[in-house]
Amino acid sequence: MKVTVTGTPGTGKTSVSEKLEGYEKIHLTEFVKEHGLGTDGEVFEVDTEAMCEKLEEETSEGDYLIEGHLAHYISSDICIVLRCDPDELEERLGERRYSESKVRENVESEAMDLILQQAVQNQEAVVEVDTTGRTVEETVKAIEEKISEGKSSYGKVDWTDSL
Ligand SMILES: Nc1ncnc2c1ncn2[C@@H]1O[C@H](COP(=O)(O)OP(=O)(O)O)[C@@H](O)[C@H]1O
Repeated sequence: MKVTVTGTPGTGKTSVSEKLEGYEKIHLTEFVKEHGLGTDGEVFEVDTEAMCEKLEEETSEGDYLIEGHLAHYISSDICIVLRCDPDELEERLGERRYSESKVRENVESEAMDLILQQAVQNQEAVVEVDTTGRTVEETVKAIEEKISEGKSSYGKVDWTDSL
């Protein structure tokens, strides 16, 4: 079983993945750096094709959870897309050492469902989980329920009012 957990930065991928049990975990940024699959410049650029190939190789057997904002490009049995209301996301990202423009870019991308759209194009089963106003534990529980249902569910979240 291969589960991917994706979402805009700050939606909670790392926090919830730490608490999901029963999987070998792969943190994509670490994986990419470890295997030299990215280039450092003004922005860190990932060779997505090479990343997917390497991961297919390394996760062909066993139960894996792959977490990162590019995780939806890796074929999986189920892809979890974490969502967060743009206002709450802005607060979460405000606590990081991000520039104002980086915060704005991520908040807008969340409001436009960008990652959800990419996930739907690349994955068979996509599940959207709203983290807004929930604790990490509540989110983990919601994800576990969705994984056991094993079918796609998305489209309820609508942040277009904040655009
Ligand atoms: N329901 C929730 N699910 C996940 N994270 C949450 C939730 N509510 C608040 N948070 C907080 O939001 C932040 C998300 O950070 P992180 O897990 O690093 O996100 P990402 O890996 O998506 O960039 C953490 O500080 C986490 O405690």
